[in-house]
Amino acid sequence: MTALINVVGAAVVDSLDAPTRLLAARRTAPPQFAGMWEFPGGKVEAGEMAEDALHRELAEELGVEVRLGPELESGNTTGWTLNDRASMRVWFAELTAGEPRPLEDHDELRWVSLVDCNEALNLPWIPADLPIVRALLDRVAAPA
Ligand SMILES: Nc1nc2c([nH]c(=O)n2[C@H]2C[C@H](O)[C@@H](COP(=O)(O)OP(=O)(O)OP(=O)(O)O)O2)c(=O)[nH]1
Repeated sequence: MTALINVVGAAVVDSLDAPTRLLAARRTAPPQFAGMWEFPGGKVEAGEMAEDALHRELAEELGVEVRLGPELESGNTTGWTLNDRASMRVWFAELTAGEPRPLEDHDELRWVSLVDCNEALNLPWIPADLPIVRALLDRVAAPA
């Protein structure tokens, strides 16, 4: 049996306390995902803690430091199912240093409204991300 690939992603918002905008990132590769929008992040490396992996990925991909907020609960310890081999845990995050730039893996970053839900929902997300985006919008609309 092949081990599950653990991916981590960040829902970078303008404010953890009162989020109104989400930072979406458009992928450049691989071909089946190029042009689709996603949560910045990536694979957890062997021996790495998930949260550490997320800080590393955000520094590499966007050139930023963040403060992590709560995890967007999926009801599953491994996170949101992406496909039959990979799952992604997603944390809210707020910028603490740096201005996000598409340094690698992305060709565009965009702040989308969490108030006008259609702005986020109308982006061509990686299909597996859509339930996550919906859960995020629900969570922001009705905080725990
Ligand atoms: N980062 C990220 N990956 C996602 C999302 N949704 C989704 O299906 N994926 C998939 C795409 C990839 O198959 C996998 C994550 O791989 P990645 O390419 O971002 O990871 P990485 O930066 O560590 O890349 P690499 O070292 O393997 O090149 O998860 C998402 O919202 N964010």
